[in-house]
Amino acid sequence: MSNTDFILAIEDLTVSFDGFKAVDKLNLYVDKNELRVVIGPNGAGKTTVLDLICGKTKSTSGSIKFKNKELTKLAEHEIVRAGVGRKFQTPSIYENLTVYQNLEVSYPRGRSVWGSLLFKRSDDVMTRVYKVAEEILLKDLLDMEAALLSHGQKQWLEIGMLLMQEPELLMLDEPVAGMSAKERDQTADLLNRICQNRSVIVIEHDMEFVKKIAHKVTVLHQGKILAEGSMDKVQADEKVIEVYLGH
Ligand SMILES: Nc1ncnc2c1ncn2[C@@H]1O[C@H](COP(=O)(O)OP(=O)(O)OP(=O)(O)O)[C@@H](O)[C@H]1O
Repeated sequence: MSNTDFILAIEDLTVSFDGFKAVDKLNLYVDKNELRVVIGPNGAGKTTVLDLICGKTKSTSGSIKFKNKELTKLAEHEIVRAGVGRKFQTPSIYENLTVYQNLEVSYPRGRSVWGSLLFKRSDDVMTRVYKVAEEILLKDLLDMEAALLSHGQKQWLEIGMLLMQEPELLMLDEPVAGMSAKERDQTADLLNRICQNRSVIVIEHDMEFVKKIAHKVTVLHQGKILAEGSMDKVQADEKVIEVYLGH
């Protein structure tokens, strides 16, 4: 397989903060429709990798190609427009708007030509809102104020707000932190569904959850890849047990 077949191809990526290499010559390849989980000890560089992909942090050297387009020189909004969505750990929903309104405001503007009939635009938006609400298990709560949702439902709503933009790559940082066991299972089902037509990268510490979702696991340590492969392979890797799983 050539590197151009991957949806995301990261090569020799390095970022140095005052001489400290948080990410060090990283190579990472993600397939279309793959759900990749990145694990590793605190400070391994996991969040920094997502920050680099979405343009929040600029690399010192190396390349990030998304559908063959170089991202390292693009601004954050251009990366979003290219089809990359990123969810941070703390939800950034509009608490005083309803679920419906939160999804509605996330519909990308400016895609259809100005002057297209208004009712058609709102029809498209409505159709998408219902579709996304169903995917994120909130279709019966569309009129509820977001502030009244449970912690887990707020996380799903934020995923939904990203799905409104139909990203081809979605990145989630610890999506099940603080969720109940039931919500974790529902989130696993939700992610298994949404990766059917997009690629997803998840950072996670909860290994039970990782087992339910990962197609492949990448273990980061000191800004480099320590191991990569199936969950079984990674869990049996002695280096991984020593620096991470054994603790
Ligand atoms: N903007 C920054 N300036 C200086 N150092 C930074 C910056 N961002 C991250 N670092 C450092 O880079 C290293 C990697 O941090 P990062 O947050 O990516 O780790 P992580 O694997 O996500 O850890 P955790 O599991 O704790 O979230 C840490 O030592 C962190 O202090």
